[in-house]
Amino acid sequence: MTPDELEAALRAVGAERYHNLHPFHHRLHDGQCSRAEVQAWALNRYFYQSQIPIKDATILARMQDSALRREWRQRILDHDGEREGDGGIERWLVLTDSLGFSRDYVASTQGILPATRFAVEAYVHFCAERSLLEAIASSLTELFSPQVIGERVSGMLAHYDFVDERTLAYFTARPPQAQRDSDFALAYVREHATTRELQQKVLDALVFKTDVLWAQLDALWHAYVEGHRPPGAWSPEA
Ligand SMILES: O=C(O)c1cc(C(=O)O)c2c(n1)C(=O)C(=O)c1cc(C(=O)O)[nH]c1-2
Repeated sequence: MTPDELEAALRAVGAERYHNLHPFHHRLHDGQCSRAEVQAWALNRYFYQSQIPIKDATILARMQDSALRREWRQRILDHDGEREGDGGIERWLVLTDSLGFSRDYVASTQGILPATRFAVEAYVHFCAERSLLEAIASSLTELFSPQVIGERVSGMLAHYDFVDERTLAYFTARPPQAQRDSDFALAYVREHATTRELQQKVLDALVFKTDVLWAQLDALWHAYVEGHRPPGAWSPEA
């Protein structure tokens, strides 16, 4: 494949498998979620947010080139901020605060679903164990996130009176960061996936990552829409 053909194949993976296609996302954006379902989504997704800088630090530690590290370290700063009270994780906690969770409870991750934990940990392990090229390729779901974030924010603001622009500020900050990160990762992959075998690994890494995202929404649906809540998971009645 030429780099353009590889990029088209990667975009086709997104068009077929990205989590904007999941029924939970439609339900969230269309205003059909109960407050408890939105609470469960925010609580579980905190774990994803919290592990992103850890997986990025793992990737950073494997980069031999300082120019690459300079580029990648920005991702960690985006999530952790430069100081207390700053950064994406803090902005996510503003959302969970507004939904009535204590920060200690959220940070303890005690109430998250087992499948959330397993999916997110699988992502961190993948980035630690596979080649640098595969680890970078697995972040390419971000090619598709600005659009889903736009739909999500406008849908949630229109339908739920328990969120507002302040509590959804995480998503205002995110699309330009995702654009910058995915531009870089895409250019890297286009340049370094030089054989059919490497190109297949890159495509498989993106498929894996779409599964990580999809599995988290499946778990939310099963537990909170269908009501098959696993033992120990957060309960709206508690
Ligand atoms: O809201 C979303 O739908 C969404 C999706 C993704 C993604 O596609 O992985 C990320 C994010 N948000 C996000 O906020 C984020 O920080 C992020 C980091 C990464 C990554 O793989 O490094 N993906 C995503």
